[in-house]
Amino acid sequence: MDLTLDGVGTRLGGRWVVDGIDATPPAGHLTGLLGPNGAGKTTLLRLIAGLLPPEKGAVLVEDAAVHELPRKARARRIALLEQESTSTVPLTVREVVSLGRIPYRSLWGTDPDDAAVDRALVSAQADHLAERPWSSLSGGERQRVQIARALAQEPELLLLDEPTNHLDVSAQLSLLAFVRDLGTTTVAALHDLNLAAAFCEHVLVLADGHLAAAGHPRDVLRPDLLREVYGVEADILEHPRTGRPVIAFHEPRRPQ
Ligand SMILES: Nc1ncnc2c1ncn2[C@@H]1O[C@H](COP(=O)(O)OP(=O)(O)OP(=O)(O)O)[C@@H](O)[C@H]1O
Repeated sequence: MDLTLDGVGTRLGGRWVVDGIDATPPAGHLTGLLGPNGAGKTTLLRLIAGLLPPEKGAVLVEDAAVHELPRKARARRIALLEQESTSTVPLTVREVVSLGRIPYRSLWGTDPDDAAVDRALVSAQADHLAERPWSSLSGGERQRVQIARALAQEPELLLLDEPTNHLDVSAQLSLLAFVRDLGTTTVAALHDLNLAAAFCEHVLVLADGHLAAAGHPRDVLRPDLLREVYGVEADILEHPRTGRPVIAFHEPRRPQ
């Protein structure tokens, strides 16, 4: 799905926390949304999902403004996996994943594709958890189930807010490889710059609500950008197998 951010911005608490972002994440690929804490990543994902109306500019999907799409149409096309999930809902994992099918249900509550939930559970490697109570899962297991719920929605645009949170290293690598290979336009907020460098086709770097840089990780994740945006020193190496950038951070200098 073609996605265009056209000067999009909004204020929260009277301050422009996303301020005039122009960007075109490549269709069918994984784009990393990077930037320090508070840079505006979650707010931008909510704007892209149509959950927050922009105060200026627009988010366009296939040339239609997202916040003007009818709710059901938006829910079929766009899935957002948010950062926090409540732990107390009295549902099984299968029931949580079935929530992703709500936009497809008929008036009588029947799903035209009753295998979609099972497919999503298998894709997210969560099928072994299907009958467990949601409230009994670990943080990493919950993250997989949330991914399954988003996949069950069969979105054309997948938005993930720190999807590797709580996941062990093997699960982080397999999740990002899986998402990269889906062929779905995906924007994922990521804190781990080495994961972004390894898996993303494109990165957007936010700083204080503005777009500081955009492009292929090789062109964007440079020492001067990391210094300017994150205030860190680093050398950029080349991955011996993939040729992708590997960021070797320096220890921070101690205050004198
Ligand atoms: N409801 C709100 N009211 C006022 N300010 C808000 C609100 N929500 C977020 N903010 C502020 O907006 C800015 C951007 O927040 P946002 O959560 O989008 O950043 P982020 O890049 O996702 O941060 P993190 O990496 O810490 O998750 C922050 O300064 C935050 O304090």
